[in-house]
This record gives sequence, C-alpha cells and structure tokens, in this order.
Amino acid sequence: ADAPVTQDRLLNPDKEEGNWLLHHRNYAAHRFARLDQINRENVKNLKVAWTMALGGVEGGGIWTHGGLEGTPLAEDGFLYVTDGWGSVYKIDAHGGRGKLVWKMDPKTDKDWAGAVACCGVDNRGVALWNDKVISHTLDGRLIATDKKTGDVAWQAQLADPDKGEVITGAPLVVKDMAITGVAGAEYGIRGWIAATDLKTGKEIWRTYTIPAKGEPGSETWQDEHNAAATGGGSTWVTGSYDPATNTLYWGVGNPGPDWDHEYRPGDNLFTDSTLALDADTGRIKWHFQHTPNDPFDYDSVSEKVLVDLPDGKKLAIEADRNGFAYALDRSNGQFVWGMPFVKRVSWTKGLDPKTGKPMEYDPNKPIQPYLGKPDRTNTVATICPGNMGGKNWPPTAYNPDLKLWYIPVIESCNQITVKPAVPGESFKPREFFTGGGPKQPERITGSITAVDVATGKIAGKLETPYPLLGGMLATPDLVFTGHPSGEITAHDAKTLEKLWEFNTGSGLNAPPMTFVVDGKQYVAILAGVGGAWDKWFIDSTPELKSMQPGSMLFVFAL
Ligand SMILES: O=C(O)c1cc(C(=O)O)c2c(n1)C(=O)C(=O)c1cc(C(=O)O)[nH]c1-2
Ligand SMILES: [Ca+2]
Repeated sequence: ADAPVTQDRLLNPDKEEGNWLLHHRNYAAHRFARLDQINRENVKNLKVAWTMALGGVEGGGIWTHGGLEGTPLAEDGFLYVTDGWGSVYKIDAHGGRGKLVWKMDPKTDKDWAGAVACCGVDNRGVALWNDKVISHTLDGRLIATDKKTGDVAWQAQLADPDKGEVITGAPLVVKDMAITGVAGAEYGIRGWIAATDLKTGKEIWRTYTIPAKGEPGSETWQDEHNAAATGGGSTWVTGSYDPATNTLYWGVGNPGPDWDHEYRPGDNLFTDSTLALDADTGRIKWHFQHTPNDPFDYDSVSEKVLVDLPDGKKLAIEADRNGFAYALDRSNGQFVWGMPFVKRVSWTKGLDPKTGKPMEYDPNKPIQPYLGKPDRTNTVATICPGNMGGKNWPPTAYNPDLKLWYIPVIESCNQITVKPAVPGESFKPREFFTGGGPKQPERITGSITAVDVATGKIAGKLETPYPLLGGMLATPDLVFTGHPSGEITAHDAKTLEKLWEFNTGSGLNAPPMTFVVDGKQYVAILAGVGGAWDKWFIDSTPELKSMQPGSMLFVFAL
C-alpha cells in the first residue's frame, strides 16, 4: 500500500488490474477493466456493500449546490475521490467497508469561481504521482497532497477566474508532469493546455488553442475586431496519451461567442478540434477541426480513445458533441471514418467521406452555411443535436476484445436564439459572452450506443428515458452506466440488455468504475446531481426537477 506511483506503473495498468490508477483507467482512455468476478451470469446479485457521505453540496456564485462528476481512483485498496469544490477524500476500502483516512479541503473561493463556472460546481477527479495526490480546484489551482498524511505539499495557480477561467477536469500525469485543461469558453477566455513539472511545481509549457496574430491558424479569424482575443477554445476534459510517440491527444471546446458565428468569420482554429501535441514541448503536431465556424456550441472536448486494430490501423476515436463519431489516423490526423451516433442530426447532410468535414463546409466562405443554423437572419432555430451535444463530457468505454465502443448518448434537439455580439460592448470580464442562448421546448432522452470500431458502424442502441450524463464502464462481458433519474445499471456487453439496476436516490452525473480489494471485485460510483443539466436543461425532463442534491459514494459487491 502507498507505494510510489511511477511512470512505469502508469504505463502498465494491466499489471495491476485490481487498481484504477488513471482518470480514464489507461492512457488510451479505454475505461475497460479485465475483471470478471462480477459478470453477466451473476450481476443480478450485485448489491450495496457500503456507502459514504461526502461534502461539497453547498453552492457558490451562480450555483445553488455542488454536484459529483468524479471518477474515483483506486490503489491497493484505497480510493481517492473528489467533490465538486475540489476536496479530496482518501478512503480505506479494506474489510468490506469504507473508512475515511483523510480529507484535504482546498478552501476553494466559491463565489469567485462559482460565478464563472458555466455548467456546475464540477471536479472530475484526481491523478496519482509518486507519493502525492494531484488535484485541481474550480478556482484554478493545481495541488499536490501528501498521499499518506493528506497535507498539501505545494500548490500553483494555473487558471485565473478574473479572466473567466476555471478548472473542472482531472489532471493527467505523464512523465513527472501534470497536464491541465481549462474551462471558460462561455466567458470569452483564450483557451490553453498547460504542463506543470511535478518535481518543482513550475510550468514547463503552455499551448494556447487560439493562435496569436501571425501564428499558423490566425488567418482563420477574419474579423476586424480581434475576435480571437475572446475566442474560447477551452480544454476542459482530460485527454489521452500515446507513449509510443510521446503524443497527447486533447479536445478543444467551442468558439466564443457560442451562437453568433458572424462575429467571428473564418474557421476559428483551433476551436472544436482534436489536437495531437508533443508531450515534452506542447507543440501541436496536427489538428482536425470537427465543426469549423461553429454556430451550435459543439465543443469537441470528448476524450480521444486510442485503438489499435488487427490490420495495423492506429486510431484516435471520438464521439463529438456535433452528433458524429470520428476515427482519425492518430499518426497524422487523417480522417478514417465518421458517422452519426445519434438518431437525429439536423445541421448537416453528413460528413464528406474523404475529408470528414460537414458536406456544407466551404473553406472559402467566412460564414459556414450549415443547415437550419441560428444566425443574425434566422435568430431562432431548432438544432439537433441540441447544444449539450450528442455526447457531452461523460466518458465512453472501449472493450478491446469485442472491438465495441460504448457511447453515453444525449438524444436531443433544442432551440437557439441568437443575440448578436457587439464589438467593444458585449464582452465584459466574468460575464457570459455567448451571443444568445438555448431553450428546451421538447423532451430529451438518451441511449447507450455501441459502435463496432473495426467497421465504424453502429452495433447496437439501447434507448433510455433520460440522457446519459455520467459515462460508461466496460468489463469483459458487461457495461455499466448511471442515469440522471438515479439508477446505476449493468448491461450485457453484446446485446446491451439491462441485467441489473439500483436506484441511488440522487441524479447520477459521474462515471462508474471498478476495483479489487482483499481479492474481491467492487463497482463504485459517486451520486449527487450536478453539472449543466439541472440548471440549463431541466425543462426537457421536468419530472427531474424534484431530484434533490446529495453527495454520496456508493460501492457495490456480490
Ligand atoms: O467551454 C467550456 O469551457 C465549458 C466548460 C464546461 C465545464 O467545465 O464543465 C462545460 C461546457 N463548456 C459546456 O459547454 C457544457 O455543455 C458542459 C456541461 C457540463 C457538465 O458538467 O454537465 N460542463 C460543461
Ligand atoms: Ca462550452
């Protein structure tokens, strides 16, 4: 127990299947555990083993309460979990019950940060490095905590809420560095990804997602009022890493202002893009932009899942908010396949099979002519997927044996109203800079959608009454997910048939994970409604308005 977490251990999570050492379980972001004590034959007997009440439910800024979106990490029988305000809890899971070892409360400035958190009091988890637990706070800090004692060893201020920057994603530890993404594209930030040296606490590199004047990509900001300065391009979901090429894969969020794309003529690189970066320098090796000159708020922040196929193809696959799943050649960013994974897509006829760009895309046009888009002429428009996207941040899972990839889907349309942004007037620090806003005139549902990665075809779709806002876990013959109505469910990995459910009593906005302690397999999930849904989208699921916030860790066993 409490052995140092070395780079070698992070590179070889398969050697310690009972642990869960990285946010997405491995650097390839598979969220697949080869543990089969709990399987399709016996999962119906899964029941609560123990629970633990956590804190962090209090509000701050524009938020009435905090929520839980974190993925617990597990190392040698100890769990490391966060609440929305960035408190870290070390829990001893030995002996069939949970015991709090320590809690590190970073004393987050709740009003300072909560006033510029677009989408909830969110913290998606920690990283492990050496003898430290590495975590983020909503008010922009990176913190290294002593794993044994819970004492803060050092901290660094990376993001600045005065500029509308906060941090919601989990850090990714690579080679003694913490990689951090930033949130704030709804507040006119200039997005970045940063690497901090964990030995010194000093910054190693910071790569901006919006090029400065004269840099490659700056020609895609064609306005005359310096729209790039408030161009968004947040990086708020933890990426993946390919050690063979020392490459980070990271997604970039929406351009700002979200809805008024006439304010920012041009493709607006590198918003809504997949980036491949050199892990040592932060240099951008290649990019692929999914929604150029986006008028829909389709952040491309989803994790890039790294998949090696028997035919030698090395892919980075992504389920984009714009409703399409993409497979890119991860060595060069070339488009391999793409297809809609949601039932309804209204904004494009489809992807060009050669380039992967939307059919309507014209590189010579400053304003892209997507179908039925909201703009200054048609100020009110219905878009599908709605602006939460076909999939938001909740992570997918990939079963490499079955070559099946499971997407937690939001099946939706919603209504957008454009309010043109005015140069020199509309942008104010710490205020929303969105150029309009959404409404929810119709019901929104969900699905587990399984994709055969070898063919790029949908292999199954299990429709769910509510959108999936928590994310997926895959084991050899099962998939698990959480529902905003409170249930955690287990499904057959091939047919998606529901085999088990348990209602936790609060909306689930966090991904399930699994671990082993004392030789026994457990499944864990954080329960506590949070995130964007219950403030901005609840009108599409009105009966969920009665859901009360909470803050609990649930752990299940046979
Ligand atoms: O552009 C951004 O910086 C940013 C950040 C976040 C976030 O950090 O949670 C969300 C979004 N955008 C966003 O567009 C969105 O729909 C969203 C949903 C959630 C959530 O936790 O439920 N966060 C965010
Ligand atoms: Ca966004």
